[in-house]
Amino acid sequence: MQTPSFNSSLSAAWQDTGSLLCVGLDPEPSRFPQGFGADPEGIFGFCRAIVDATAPFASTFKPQIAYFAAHRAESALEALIEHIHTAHPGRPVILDAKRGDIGSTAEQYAIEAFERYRADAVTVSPYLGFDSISPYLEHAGRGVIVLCRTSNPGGSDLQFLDVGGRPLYEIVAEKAARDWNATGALSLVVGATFPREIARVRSCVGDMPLLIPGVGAQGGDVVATVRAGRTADGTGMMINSSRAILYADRGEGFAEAAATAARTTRDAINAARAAG
Ligand SMILES: O=c1ccn([C@@H]2O[C@H](COP(=O)(O)O)[C@@H](O)[C@H]2O)c(=O)[nH]1
Repeated sequence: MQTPSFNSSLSAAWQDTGSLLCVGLDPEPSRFPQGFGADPEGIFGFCRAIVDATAPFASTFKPQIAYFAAHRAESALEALIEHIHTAHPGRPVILDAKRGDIGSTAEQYAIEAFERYRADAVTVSPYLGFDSISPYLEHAGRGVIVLCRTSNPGGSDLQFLDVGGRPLYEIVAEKAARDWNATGALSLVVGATFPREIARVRSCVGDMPLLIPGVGAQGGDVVATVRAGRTADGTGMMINSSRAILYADRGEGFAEAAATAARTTRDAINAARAAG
């Protein structure tokens, strides 16, 4: 049997959950409620509680590897992704690792993301060009999400550089869509903090999925994001929120508060989709 593509798993998740929300998993032990330590068990326990509480409202999950590695908690990341696959099948997991290196090293990063962690997709930098991305594409059924127009203000330092009259991020979008995407496994990262750029990227790349971080803690506008990034069928976006959901409350009711924040975000996204 043929392995389903990342895009088809993602479309199925959008349909089955009725949600474009991606819940970001950025565990910071100093912000945990009482009872969860900074060790791998505490980090896993906190993230599992968040995943189980928010799963009814999310189509995807995005753990950020730095928050696990910083605390020597890679084992918690492995266990968490395993838990998502087992307890919430059909919810693709995006490993946010923003890798970028020469081909031989990229091969190892791809094994790390897809075989060690069993992620469905991984984020990568375009800076080293296509031979730094192609090793990930050897892994059938997995997605590769290329940084294009990031959500942080400093992203403009390079991404807005003029290349023959066009900003560099648009060249990245065009290369990803036209030259690098023979396998159909690529998506792009575009920040919710820059809706005008989301619209420009969408017009370059057709229906390619966009990972859109920046709503919630970074203040991105949900309505402007959806208007700029939706495809004709009202999907096409993995809209990520991490801290605003994870740390909605520090008390005993943290998981219920996270669920409420996830539901509210999903509903705001869906209201914007319905408004057209
Ligand atoms: O352009 C980018 C690319 C990745 N991120 C990541 O997304 C989350 C955002 O967290 P919030 O708490 O919702 O702000 C985080 O893991 C970033 O590393 C991004 O913000 N912008």
